[in-house]
Amino acid sequence: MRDKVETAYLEAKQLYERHGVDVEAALRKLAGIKISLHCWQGDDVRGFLRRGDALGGGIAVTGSYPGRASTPGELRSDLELALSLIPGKHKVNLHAIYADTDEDVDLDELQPRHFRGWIDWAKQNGLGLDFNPTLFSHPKAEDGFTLSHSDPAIRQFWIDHCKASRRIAESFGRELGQPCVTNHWLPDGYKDTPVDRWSPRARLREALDDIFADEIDETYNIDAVESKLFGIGSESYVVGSHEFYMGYAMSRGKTICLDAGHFHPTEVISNKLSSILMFADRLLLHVSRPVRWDSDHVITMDDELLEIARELVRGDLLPRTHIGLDFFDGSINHVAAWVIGVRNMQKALLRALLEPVEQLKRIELERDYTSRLALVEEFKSYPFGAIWDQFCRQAGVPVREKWLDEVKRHEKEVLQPREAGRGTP
Ligand SMILES: C[C@H](O)[C@H](O)[C@@H](O)C(=O)CO
Ligand SMILES: [Mn+2]
Repeated sequence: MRDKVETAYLEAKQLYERHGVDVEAALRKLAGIKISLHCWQGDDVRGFLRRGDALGGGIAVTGSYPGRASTPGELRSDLELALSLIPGKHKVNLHAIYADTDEDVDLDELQPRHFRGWIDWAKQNGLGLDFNPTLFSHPKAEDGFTLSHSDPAIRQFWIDHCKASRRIAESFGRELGQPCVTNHWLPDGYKDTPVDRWSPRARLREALDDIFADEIDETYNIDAVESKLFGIGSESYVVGSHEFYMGYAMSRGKTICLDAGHFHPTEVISNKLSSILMFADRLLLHVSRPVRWDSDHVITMDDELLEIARELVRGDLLPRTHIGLDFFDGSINHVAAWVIGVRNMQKALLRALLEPVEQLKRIELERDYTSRLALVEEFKSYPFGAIWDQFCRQAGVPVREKWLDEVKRHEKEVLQPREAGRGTP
């Protein structure tokens, strides 16, 4: 007996097939796309090392929703719940401050053994790991500069931290049998207009060259660099701007990371993907949602998310793009934030995979712009939801908003007692 999910799926499938869309192939493709879940959504970017240090680097988390994780075990069990509500096999993206160790170790001394707990857990759960050196929330980053600092000793500390991070990432890649993407983001910049824009950039270029001088096989570790237009306290000048890293990555064979929240308010990254991948081998995305500023809101299925997904599909760019999420909303349930974000990313990709791309491209070449607009608009209301439901069903995860029941149960049984156990701060 067919149930409602399957009946709706078969009806929807027929509609897509009339336009030559291979729905089963689309689902197979979607099942193979890994999304990197950023661990820092789980605890408001606090981490486990040097817990006394406030969040720095010109980024901010607002909200104090109860139950954020405060130990590696809590964070992993929250991630396990999120992953059980999301179809497919994915990756988890760690920052260096999430080391799982009782040792009092500073960032420049970190070693793979400090992440043993994460590696074992990833193996047990069939997950990949990505990594980030943490160049913020530390006394040596307090004046807003790290790798471009004018003091050679401070610069060296951060160079050593990034080198240590790449060795940790390499061990992830070796142990887990899939490459770890290590993203380098640093907050360096000035609040007000600088006199000398050149020297910090020259120092950053030199520091990065030093960090990347140690050859690491890309089978295990892929280095990425992430630009930013401005941060809180670096409104006038950021050393690692988009142009800086475009030049750096292209000239050094490194991967560019585009964060959707790191550009001018009306500037979108979707329009950059085909240009960058025309010349670069691969790309890393930090899919985020800036609201008025780089506010890192949970991604919704808005026009830009759909356009990013369409670009990746229409240009056949998925095999060369690593998709990571980057938002941190402390005002809602931390597990729900992951689930909403990843499921939205996947739904946007599914919608793109269900478009009659070849037909649309042909129409465009024929300059039939009327049909192009008509079909693209009509396809927006095609029943992709029925295909998505079947995808969730096949993957053994809750269909539609049923996942919220699990999150609410967990909140009651785990998060509320966890928060109560912490007592009054
Ligand atoms: C915590 C992350 O490294 C951070 O969000 C970075 O990727 C960024 O986007 C900073 O604005
Ligand atoms: Mn980012």
